[in-house]
Amino acid sequence: MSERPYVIDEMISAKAIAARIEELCVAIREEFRDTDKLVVVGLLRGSFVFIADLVRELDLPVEVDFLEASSYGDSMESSREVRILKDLRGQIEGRDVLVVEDIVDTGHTLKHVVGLLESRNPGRLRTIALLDKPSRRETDVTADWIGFSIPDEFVVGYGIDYAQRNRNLPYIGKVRFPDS
Ligand SMILES: O=P(O)(O)OC[C@H]1O[C@H](OP(=O)(O)OP(=O)(O)O)[C@H](O)[C@@H]1O
Ligand code: HPA
Repeated sequence: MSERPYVIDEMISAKAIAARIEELCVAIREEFRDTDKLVVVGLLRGSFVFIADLVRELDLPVEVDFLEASSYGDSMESSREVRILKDLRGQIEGRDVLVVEDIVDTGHTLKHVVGLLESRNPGRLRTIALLDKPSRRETDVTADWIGFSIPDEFVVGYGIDYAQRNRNLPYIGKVRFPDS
C-alpha cells in the first residue's frame, strides 16, 4: 500500500455513470434480445459495482458469473502478466457471453480474458468496459461498448482501486499527488 499522500478529484459523477448505463443497456438489450439466457461475466475485482448496476438495468434473463484476473497488484503500472485467480463456475460453450470490465488501460487484461473465453467456443462474445484509456493501449483490443473514454489519469472509485482502497467511492475520481 502506498505511503505517499494523495487526494482524489471527482472526474465522473455517480449521476453521470447511472445515465450512461441506461444508454448502454438500450444497445445491449437490442444486441441480445433473441438470446435465451445471457451469461454476464464480471472481471473481479474491479467490475463488481459496474456489473451490479448493469444487470439490474439490463432487464434481460441473465446468468451472472465471475472470473478474477489480476495484473496490477498494489502498483499504478501493469505487470503485463495477467494471472487468473478464479475461473468461471459455469460452462460457456455455445452460450452468448457479455464480458464486463471496469477499465481498459494497456488492454492486457481484456485481451487475455477474451482469448481464454474464445478458446471455450462460446456463441456471441461481446465486451463492455465502463472506462477506456486509449492513449495507454499496448494491445489491439477494444471493448464493444464503452461508458467513457478518459485521459491518461490513474482513476479510482465505483469498484476501481488504488492498492485495494477507494473501491467504495460512488463516483470515478482521479488520483493526484499534491507533493509533485
Ligand atoms: O488494461 P489493463 O492495463 O490490463 O488494466 C485493466 C485492469 O486492471 C485492473 O485490474 P487489477 O489487475 O488491478 O485487478 P482488480 O480488478 O482486482 O483491481 C482493472 O480492474 C482491469 O481489470
Ligand atoms: O487507472 C486505473 N486505476 C486503477 N486501476 C487500474 N488498472 C488499470 N488502470 C487503472
